[in-house]
Amino acid sequence: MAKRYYDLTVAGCKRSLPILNLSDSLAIAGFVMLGDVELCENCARELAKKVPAEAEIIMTAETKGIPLAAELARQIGMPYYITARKSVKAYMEDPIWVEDESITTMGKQRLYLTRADIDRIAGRKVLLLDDVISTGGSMTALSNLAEKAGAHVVGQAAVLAEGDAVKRTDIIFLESLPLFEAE
Ligand SMILES: O=P(O)(O)OC[C@H]1O[C@H](OP(=O)(O)OP(=O)(O)O)[C@H](O)[C@@H]1O
Ligand SMILES: Nc1ncnc2[nH]cnc12
Repeated sequence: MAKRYYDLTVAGCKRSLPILNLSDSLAIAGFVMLGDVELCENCARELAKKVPAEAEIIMTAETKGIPLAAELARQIGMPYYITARKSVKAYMEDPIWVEDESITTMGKQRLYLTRADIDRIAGRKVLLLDDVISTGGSMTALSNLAEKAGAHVVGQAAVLAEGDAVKRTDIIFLESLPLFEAE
C-alpha cells in the first residue's frame, strides 16, 4: 500500500493517485487510465476540443494510451486508430521499430509498427496521443516511428504533462502532474 496519495482532478474526474518510488530520489503519482471508463470518456471529450482539425488519424503507444485513443477516435468519428506495440507478435507483418525510453522503464525498449498500420498512416496527418508526457521519451519515439512510416505529425497530445513537461508549449494537455521526492 502507498503511504502517500496525490489528489488529481481532470476533466471533471477526481482520482487519488498513489505516490510510488521510481528510485532512491524520485517518486511518481501513478496515473492509470487503463480500465477506467469514465476517466477515458471525460478526458477524450476535453481533448476532442483541442485536437488540430487537420488530424486524419490518431496514433498511440501500447499500453496505457490505448483506451484513451479508442475513446477519442470513437468520439470524433475516426474509424481506426494506430497502436505502436512494445513487442512483435506472430501476426505482425514486416514490422519497423524505433528505440523508446520512458520515466517508468528501466533502460530502453522498442516501439513497433506492423505493415498494415504503416499502410494506414503513410502520407497522412497524424495526431500522437498518450496518457502522460513526462520526459517526452515516449512521444519522441512515437514521432520517430510515425515519420519512419511516412506520416506527418500534426500534433502531440496527452491528458497530463508531468514534471518539466508542464513548461512545454509544443504539446496539448489537460492538466499538470508534479513529480515527487522519494520517501
Ligand atoms: O514521457 P515519458 O517519460 O516517456 O513517460 C510517459 C510514458 O510512460 C508511460 O508508459 P509506460 O512506459 O509506463 O508504459 P505502459 O503504458 O506500457 O505502462 C505513459 O503511458 C507514457 O507512455
Ligand atoms: N505518473 C505516471 N503514472 C503512470 N505512468 C506514467 N508514465 C509517466 N508518468 C507516469
